[in-house]
Amino acid sequence: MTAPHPQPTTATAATTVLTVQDVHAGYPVRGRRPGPDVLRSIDLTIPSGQALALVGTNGCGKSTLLQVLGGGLAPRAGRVYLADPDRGGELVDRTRWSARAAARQVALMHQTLPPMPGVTVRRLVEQGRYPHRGPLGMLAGVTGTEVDDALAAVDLVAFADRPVDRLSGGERQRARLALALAQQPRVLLLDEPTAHLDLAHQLRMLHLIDRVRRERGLTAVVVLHDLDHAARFTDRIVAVRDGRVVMDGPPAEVVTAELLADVFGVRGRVVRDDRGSSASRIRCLVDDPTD
Ligand SMILES: Nc1ncnc2c1ncn2[C@@H]1O[C@H](COP(=O)(O)OP(=O)(O)OP(=O)(O)O)[C@@H](O)[C@H]1O
Repeated sequence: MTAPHPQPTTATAATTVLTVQDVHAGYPVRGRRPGPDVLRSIDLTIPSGQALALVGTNGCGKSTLLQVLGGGLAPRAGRVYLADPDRGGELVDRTRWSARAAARQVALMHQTLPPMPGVTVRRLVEQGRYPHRGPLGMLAGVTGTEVDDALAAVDLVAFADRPVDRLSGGERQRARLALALAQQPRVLLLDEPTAHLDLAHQLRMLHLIDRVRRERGLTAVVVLHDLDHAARFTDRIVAVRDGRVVMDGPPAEVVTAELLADVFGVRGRVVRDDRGSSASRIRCLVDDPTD
């Protein structure tokens, strides 16, 4: 973080928290050989405080884009810049960030947790504190109130001593969110936070994310499959098809019959209630593709 760094040519440092420019990314096949590009020439600039939904069909590259935004996958080409609050919000090339410094800015809530027999909710959430602990701090216990605050934010205080593998699916999602919150990031990356939840729990989870995001002044990028939810809970929808951004804008402009046809390959109608363009009232009525 002390080395000189180039300034990006397009992003505005004052408001942008994260930006990717002409990013190509993919995975190796059989160990070493690079496989095909999964992301192809992605440009995305994310302003501070925005709630952004990534939508698209299975396998189009949404999780891969989250990995790139979170620094878990380095792009093959293009640049990722992250705003540094210690430099007045200056955009600093992601390659110049240490893993711990970047983790104080960006937290990724993965789709699933690896099996962790016997690990309690509190121990799990304490792992979120690692970017804030010095090398010696790794040997010491976790201090401060951030773990308790994160548990309280997701209403899991009463479950703190329960093993994670004895939680319900909804409680486990909240534990994963608490883990990300304990990191005290400025940007939350959420990969399908409503996966495996019933309808009521999906809505509870999205309201919870919305509340903590607003209370903590966070920016959020969230992968969602439900377009009604994306329209209701986010400010901006970015649609990805075959590794490219094909639509990007406010929900009322993006969630259209064209989105259903061009991105999801289904016919359908988008209904808005009589409150006009209110994004919270968008509903997609999709025809059964097998009819
Ligand atoms: N670790 C990996 N190694 C190799 N290929 C991968 C890896 N992860 C994902 N892929 C491939 O990259 C492509 C995009 O996957 P990705 O998980 O980003 O899609 P997605 O849009 O998040 O899909 P879904 O909605 O099903 O979660 C897919 O073809 C997938 O098989």
